Amino acid sequence: MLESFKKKVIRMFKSLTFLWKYAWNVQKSYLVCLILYQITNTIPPLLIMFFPKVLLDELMGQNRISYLLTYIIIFSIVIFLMKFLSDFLKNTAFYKRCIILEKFQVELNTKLSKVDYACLEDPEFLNLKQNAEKFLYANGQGFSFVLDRAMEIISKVMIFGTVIWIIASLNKAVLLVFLCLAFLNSKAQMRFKKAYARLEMEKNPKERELSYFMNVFSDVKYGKEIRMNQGQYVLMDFLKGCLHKLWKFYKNQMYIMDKSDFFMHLMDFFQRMVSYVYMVFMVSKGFISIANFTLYINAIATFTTSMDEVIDSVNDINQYSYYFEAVEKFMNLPMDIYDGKVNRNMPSRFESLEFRNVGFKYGGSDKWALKDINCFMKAGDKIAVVGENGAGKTTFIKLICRLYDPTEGMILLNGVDIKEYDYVQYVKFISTVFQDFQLFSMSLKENVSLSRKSDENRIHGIFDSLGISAFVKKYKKGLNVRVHKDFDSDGFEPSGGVAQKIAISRAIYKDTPIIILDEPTAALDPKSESEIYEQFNELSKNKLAIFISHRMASTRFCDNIIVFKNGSIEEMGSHYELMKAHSVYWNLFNMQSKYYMNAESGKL
Ligand SMILES: Nc1ncnc2c1ncn2[C@@H]1O[C@H](COP(=O)(O)OP(=O)(O)OP(=O)(O)O)[C@@H](O)[C@H]1O
Repeated sequence: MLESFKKKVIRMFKSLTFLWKYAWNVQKSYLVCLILYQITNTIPPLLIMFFPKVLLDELMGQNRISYLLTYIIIFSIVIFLMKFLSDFLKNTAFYKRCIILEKFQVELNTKLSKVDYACLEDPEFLNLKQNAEKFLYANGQGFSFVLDRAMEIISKVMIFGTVIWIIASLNKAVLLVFLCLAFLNSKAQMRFKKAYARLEMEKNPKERELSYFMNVFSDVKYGKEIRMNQGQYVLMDFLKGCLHKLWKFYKNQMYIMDKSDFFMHLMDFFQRMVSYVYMVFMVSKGFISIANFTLYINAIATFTTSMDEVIDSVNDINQYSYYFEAVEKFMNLPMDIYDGKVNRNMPSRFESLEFRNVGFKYGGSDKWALKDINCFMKAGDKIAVVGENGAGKTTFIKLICRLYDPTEGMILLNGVDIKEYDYVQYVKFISTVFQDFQLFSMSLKENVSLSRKSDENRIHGIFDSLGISAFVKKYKKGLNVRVHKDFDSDGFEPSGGVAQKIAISRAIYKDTPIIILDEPTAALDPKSESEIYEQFNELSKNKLAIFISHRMASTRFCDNIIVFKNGSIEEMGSHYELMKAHSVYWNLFNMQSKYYMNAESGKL
């Protein structure tokens, strides 16, 4: 038990020191405001506690009107100033803490953008992220709430100390009873808070699921499917299921709160009974004056509230230290790929890319998505990657892009394992158009350059060559028009084909020695498709260009074709060689051309 208490204290201490240091580094004035706020907040309750005794002493003693008036004026002015100042400081601290929050948000998201891509597919990671975010947002204030609470403890302890001193001067036995009750209460409250926090953690996966199903109905991406297939019913069932499960969590949390409140009020009840019976006895026997009676009664009332507040603050800090653990774990997650050990500088010129005995399994899967992959590609090569669905083509590309590292074997660039290069420098060598490419709700030029600074002339040139300049000219803002309508009702909503050409422009703009196109022409009409391949042939001179395509005709632009089957390379060679081999490629090619020929001869 002592061990777990020690652990708890260490965790709380670690979480607090982290926050203090963080806040101090980002916004010192926030902490100054917080300290001054607590001072101005501590003085009024102490004055209010003592003031009736001062007045009663004067009234029952010398009863000097001028003294009484002076006391009242000074008391009122001090209370007014303290309260105003404390509110002012509280508001100032609020906007100053937003700056700390912003910095923290940026850091969390930066981490998210750099963790291994595989993490984004791992539910455990996503739950951890959700817990870490609780540190930011829970209670509407997030971690700054803990700082406030920590400061509050100082103020409450000052008030509490004064109250203990007053009660001790009345009767030490009464104080002892009070302290025992308070101890019992604090132990119970700690248990309740722990149970509450555990439920909070457990409900995270359901909250994540709920936010997914809530989003499905408003996301235009799903709108068509839902409407055409009347998918709202099944989705609504999921939504209701999540809501119901969460409702159960909330109910259980409130049940814990009820128990906690009951216990707290019960302790309060005993304390009140003891104090009133004792005080009435003391006054009726003439052992204490009326003035001291008011002081003691005020002190006893303050004892309960300040004790409760101290317990509350300690428990809140304790609860947040669990979230802090999630933040710490999240922030310290290794970024294996991003931060990998760099042993080599990137070469100034790209020469070759080689797969040597490469095998790959996705996280959580026993199945080899790729196995025994061996191939050599050099600058200037045009490679087509073909194969049936699920054969491993996209996985092959993802490994080149280092979205994942091979499970076995290695990939070499200019003869050096790509893991030895700095990841950021390495990806500067590659431009890609993925099957599921994405355009962002930013301006058109930012979508192409993916940077705040764009070379507009180059973008215009690329758009001209891809034949999409006319679409841009329709907009007054030109390249500054915002893509999609999420934030601008005049935004540019490109058709599938134009969107694909914008994604291709992004790859051309990046101008790298390796270009990878995964189903780049799926949304293009036959004329555009043919034009794109011809232009690419021109644009990718001296570069390594890798195309994945299900349209076998596109392979005619390539000098080498890699045929995948069940995660392995089944065949490799030129179109002529593979057709001569009469195997997988020949089969795929013939199957497709048969449809065209039959259609032409009217037999389809
Ligand atoms: N993120 C993932 N997690 C687990 N398994 C995956 C993942 N992505 C793909 N796979 C599996 O890996 C295998 C190869 O998939 P891949 O997407 O590389 O095939 P493909 O040849 O590109 O298919 P398609 O032509 O349909 O795009 C498949 O069995 C697929 O189910």
